[in-house]
Amino acid sequence: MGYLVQASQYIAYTLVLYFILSVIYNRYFHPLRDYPGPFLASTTRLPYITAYVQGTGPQFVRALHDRYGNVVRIAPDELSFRDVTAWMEIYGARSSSKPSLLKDMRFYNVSRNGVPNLVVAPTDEIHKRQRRIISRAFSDAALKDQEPLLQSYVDLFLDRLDERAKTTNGRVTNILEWFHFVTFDFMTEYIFGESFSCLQNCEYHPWVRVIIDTIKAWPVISSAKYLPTLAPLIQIIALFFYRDILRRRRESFQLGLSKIRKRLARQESGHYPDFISHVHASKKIRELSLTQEELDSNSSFLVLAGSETLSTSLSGCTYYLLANQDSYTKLTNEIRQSFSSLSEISFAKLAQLPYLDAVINETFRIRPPAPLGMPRCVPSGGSIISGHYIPGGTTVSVPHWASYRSSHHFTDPDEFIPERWLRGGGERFVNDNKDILQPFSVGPRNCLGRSLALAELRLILAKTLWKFDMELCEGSFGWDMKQRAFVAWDNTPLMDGLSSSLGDKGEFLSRRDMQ
Ligand code: HEM
Repeated sequence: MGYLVQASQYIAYTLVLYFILSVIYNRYFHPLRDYPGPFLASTTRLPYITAYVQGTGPQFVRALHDRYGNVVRIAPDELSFRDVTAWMEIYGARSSSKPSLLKDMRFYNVSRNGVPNLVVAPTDEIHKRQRRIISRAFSDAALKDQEPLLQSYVDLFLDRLDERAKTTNGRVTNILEWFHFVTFDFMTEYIFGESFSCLQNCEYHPWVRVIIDTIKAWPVISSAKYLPTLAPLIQIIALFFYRDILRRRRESFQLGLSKIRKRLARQESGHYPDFISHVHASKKIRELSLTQEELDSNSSFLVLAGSETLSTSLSGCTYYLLANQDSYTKLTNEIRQSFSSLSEISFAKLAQLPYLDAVINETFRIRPPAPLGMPRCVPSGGSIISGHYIPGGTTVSVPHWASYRSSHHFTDPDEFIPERWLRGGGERFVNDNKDILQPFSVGPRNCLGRSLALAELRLILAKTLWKFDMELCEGSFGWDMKQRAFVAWDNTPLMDGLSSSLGDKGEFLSRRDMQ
C-alpha cells in the first residue's frame, strides 16, 4: 500500500516537474518565443483546449488578435494569422520542390474505418487522386444534373412546412430541424442513392442525429492528441461523457457502409446521375480509382460536409434576416419581384440576384460555417508567412470567425449589413477588406462543394422566402450569441438544451397570402 502511495507521489512530482520545465522552455527557449501572445497560452495548450471544449474557441482567438495584432501565438507551437496574404501562403498551392503544408492531424479526425478520406488525405499524392475522382461528382456539369433532384426535395420541404404551418396555426417549432431535414435528405439521396426520409417522416433519422451530435465530441478527441501525457485520462472522461454518442457513431458508420454497398450493388442510379455513377465513370480513366474502404470513408464525410454546413448557413441567414427587418424586406422584395411562380426559380436565375448573394456573403462573414482556423503544419525548413519566418513544426492557420469579425478588416464588424457586398453599397464600406472572406478556404484543399453549396443556399432561401412570411419569436432574439462553436457550430437546440435557440419556442410562419 505504502509502495503505491510512494509511486503515485513520484508520478505526481514528475508530472509537475515536466509541466514547470515545459513552461520555462516554451516561454524562454522555444523558436516561437518572440511572437506575441499571453503567458499562459504561449506556455501551455490548456487555454486553447479549454476554449475549444467549451465551444468558445473563435472568441478566444478573436480576443487574442484584438489584443496582440495580426499574428498571435495561441498555443506554444501554434500561430494564428489574420492577414489576407496568409491565406495563400498557408493554404495555397506550392511548387513541386516545396511540399504543401499538411493538415495538423491533432485537430482532424480520421473516419471510423481508419482509412483517410479526402479531407484528411495524408499526402498530396493520395489527396490528388481522391480529389480527381470525387470532383467529378461536384463539377459544373454534375451541378446541372443535381438541380432537378434538389428542386424536388425543396418542393417537398415547402409542402411539409406549409402543412405544418396550417396545422399549427402559423407556428412551426425549430426551423433549424427543417433545414437539416432538407439538406440531409438531398445529400443522402445523392451520395447513397436513397434518402433517409427526414422530410417524409418529419423527424430526424438516427443516422443524421448522430452525425450532428458527434460534432461536440470532436474537441475532446482532439484534446487527447494535443495533450498526449493526459491522453489516458481524457479518453476515460470521453468514454464517460460520450459513451452513447460513440456507440451510436459506430452503428451509424455501419449503416452508411451498408447503404453505399447496396447502392454499389445496383449498377444504375435512379432518375439522375448520383455520386456513385460519377465515381464509376471515373474508373474508365486509367489509374483513377478509390478503394472500397476509401469510398466508405468518403461517403459518410461527404454527407456531413454537404449538409451540416448548409443548415448552419441557412439558419444563420434566416436568423439575421429576421433580426434585421430592413434586409428581410429588401430580400423578399427582390425574390418576389423576380419570380411570379415557384417553378420559375432556378439555379441560373438565382445567380443573378445581387441582394441574395450579398445576404449569403454577409452571413458567411458574420457566422462562417467553419468558425475556427483549419490548422496546417509548417514543413521542416520553415516557411515565410505574412513576412515572418516561421520555423518547421509550427501549426498555423487563418481563423474564419475571428478574422471576419475584426474591425481591422470590416467597418462595424458585428453588424449584419449585406449592403457592404453590393457594388456602390456605400462610402462606409470602401475600406472593407473583402478578400479576407474565404469561407470555402483556398488552394488545392479548398471546398469541393462550393458551387453546389451556393446553388443550394440560394434555392432553399429564395423558395422559402418567396412562399412564406416569417417572423422571429421574441425568445429567439440573441440566438446567434448563444451558440457554441466547435469544428462546426453546435446549433441544435435539442442537443445543447438552449431553449432560446432559433425556432425552439416556435419561430415562424404564417403562410404568405398568395391568392
Ligand atoms: C456553406 C457551405 C460550405 C462551406 C462554408 C464549406 C467550407 C469548407 C472548408 C472551409 C473546407 C476546407 C477544410 C479544410 O481545410 O480542412 C471544405 C472542404 C471540403 N468541402 Fe466544403 N463547405 C461547404 C459545403 C460543402 C458541400 C455542399 C460539399 C459537398 C459535398 C462540400 C464538400 C467539401 C469537401 C469534399 C471538402 C474537402 C476538400 C479537399 O480536402 O480536397 N462542402 N469545405
